[in-house]
Amino acid sequence: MKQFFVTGISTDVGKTITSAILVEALQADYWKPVQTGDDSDSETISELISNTKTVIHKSSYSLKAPISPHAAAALEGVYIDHNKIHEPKTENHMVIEGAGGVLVPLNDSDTLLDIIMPTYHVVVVVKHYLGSINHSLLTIKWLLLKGYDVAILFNGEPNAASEDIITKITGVPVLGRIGHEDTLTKEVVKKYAEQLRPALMAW
Ligand SMILES: Nc1ncnc2c1ncn2[C@@H]1O[C@H](COP(=O)(O)OP(=O)(O)OP(=O)(O)O)[C@@H](O)[C@H]1O
Ligand SMILES: C[C@H](N)[C@H](N)CCCCCC(=O)O
Ligand SMILES: [Mg+2]
Repeated sequence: MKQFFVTGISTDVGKTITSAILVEALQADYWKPVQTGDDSDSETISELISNTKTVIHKSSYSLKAPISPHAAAALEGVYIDHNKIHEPKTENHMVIEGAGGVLVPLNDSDTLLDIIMPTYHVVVVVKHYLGSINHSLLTIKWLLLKGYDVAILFNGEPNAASEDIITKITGVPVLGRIGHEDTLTKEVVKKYAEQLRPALMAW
């Protein structure tokens, strides 16, 4: 049983669609420890997967405001205690989706990084935009410095200039890529799940 932590170089880069593909590829469980905003990633996952083995676990913290968890929690008078965020038990593989990027704050001192266990396989979703090379190198180099086992998943329109330099400078393996899709459906998720399964099983 392996755990895959899906983070990204920022918010809105494709962590949820990537998580759905990993869940489908591995018939894994899914867990979003900290959810902010109404558009629930867990609901999106349930709409995009087809396998019947997956268990979608309840978030440890679900906050209304679509902003940083530390701020969303403060608005509700909640304190996010990372010591109270415990990975659910399962016999299946587990896909865990972060919130935003790795240094998004949970409170005044802890960030998402504090819930990434050393044994997790960390997938960094990289989507191209002007500024994404810097965000990618900051994210990946920080994770490597902290000793994590990291792989990149490129998402969206290809951009060779960015992708080549990010992989060259970081030396981190590329798990695969997800192209821009007009609509994200169960069938699209299944297509990428088939493509990515061998690399995930070998990791
Ligand atoms: N390859 C793709 N093709 C088309 N649309 C995409 C693709 N990847 C992501 N999107 C769309 O971009 C938006 C952001 O994607 P997603 O919700 O997966 O980001 P996220 O990183 O999970 O964000 P958050 O930090 O809120 O969890 C969504 O509307 C999603 O449908
Ligand atoms: C609301 C959004 N969809 C995510 N759930 C939270 C993103 C927090 C980003 C914080 C930041 O880096 O500025
Ligand atoms: Mg998401």
